Amino acid sequence: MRSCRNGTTGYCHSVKITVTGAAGQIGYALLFRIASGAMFGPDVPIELRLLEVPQAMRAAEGIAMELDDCAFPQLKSVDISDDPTRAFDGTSVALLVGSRPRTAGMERGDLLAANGGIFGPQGRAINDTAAADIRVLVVGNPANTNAMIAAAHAPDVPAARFNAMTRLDHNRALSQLARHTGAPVSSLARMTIWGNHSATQYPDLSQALITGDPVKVEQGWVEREFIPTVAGRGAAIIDARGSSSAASAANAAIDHMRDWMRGTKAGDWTSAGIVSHGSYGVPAGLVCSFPVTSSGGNWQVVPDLPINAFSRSRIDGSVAELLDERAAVAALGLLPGQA
Ligand SMILES: NC(=O)C1=CN([C@@H]2O[C@H](COP(=O)(O)OP(=O)(O)OC[C@H]3O[C@@H](n4cnc5c(N)ncnc54)[C@H](O)[C@@H]3O)[C@@H](O)[C@H]2O)C=CC1
Ligand SMILES: O=C([O-])CC(=O)C(=O)O
Repeated sequence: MRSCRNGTTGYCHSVKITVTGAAGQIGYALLFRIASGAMFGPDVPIELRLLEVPQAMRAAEGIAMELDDCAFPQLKSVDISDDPTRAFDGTSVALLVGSRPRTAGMERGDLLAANGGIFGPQGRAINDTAAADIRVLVVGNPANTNAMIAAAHAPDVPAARFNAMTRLDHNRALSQLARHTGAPVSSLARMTIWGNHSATQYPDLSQALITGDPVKVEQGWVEREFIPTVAGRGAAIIDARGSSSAASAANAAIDHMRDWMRGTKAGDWTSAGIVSHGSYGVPAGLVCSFPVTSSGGNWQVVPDLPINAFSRSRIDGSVAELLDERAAVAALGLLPGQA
């Protein structure tokens, strides 16, 4: 990763960014922020690619009109397509938002199969057409397993380039800690989300700092309030809003991609779903959320953190769910090249 003339790392020239599910709720909250420069800074021209299903193309056209009407100085072009090979052609950043939501009465196997039918072909199209520096963030649920499916269909792309988004959970955890302690979010560091982007995730504040000092909170609050609130926040928002988080999910996608490309702050880390190489006992090949830092456009798992018995059991619980999901998609033939 080069440093640009302005001293930052990241993209020095215009960048092609593909957003799938562009006409959906998250797409609507995300595209305008990308086009305004919130993701990669004010000096990086953006070429947007919007991928949608045929029946949503008209809505995507409307969004493209609105993007035009903002006259964003950085936005060079907007291309709309229902063909993944066109949408990913030459792209450097793919935000895979569009997915098949669970509907009433749908079995988990049906949901995984339906999403395999989306993320397998998209992984293949990324493999065949994207730029050599492609980076992929999977937002669409079940995000970790969808990322694993996409990576499995892209054998020529390093698996480390496929991430699942747990940054929304990370941000939720920071906010809950700030609210409980009265400390501003800006004073907090070293929060971690482990595991799956699901109700089994483990929001871990055992290493968290407030203005550089260890957080001191009651374990009872952690177990009875903090963890359930963070892990159940997506469902709480669906209950309140009647539809799932959109603006906060878009904001988290911006945060994730910015930190991936431009680096995490010194002395702090963030959380991202990345392919495990066995760190902290997480089986290799699973896409699991870890504490990570980024430099030069690459994530590194924060090493050697102490894991107490409580943390171990919470991490293992979420990893067990990831293993179940992997077994289910493998049985459906959605992981080519893997046993
Ligand atoms: N990882 C995370 O933290 C979060 C993930 N999500 C997930 O993000 C996903 C999207 O959420 P919303 O935007 O609210 O959903 P939405 O239903 O409003 O939009 C989804 C869009 O995807 C499109 N789509 C479906 N299949 C597609 C395909 N094969 N190619 C391209 N586009 C396709 C649909 O036409 C629709 O416009 C859902 O799976 C949701 O559960 C939501 C919030 C947080
Ligand atoms: O469950 C959903 O669709 C929404 C979701 O992932 C979240 O808000 O974390």
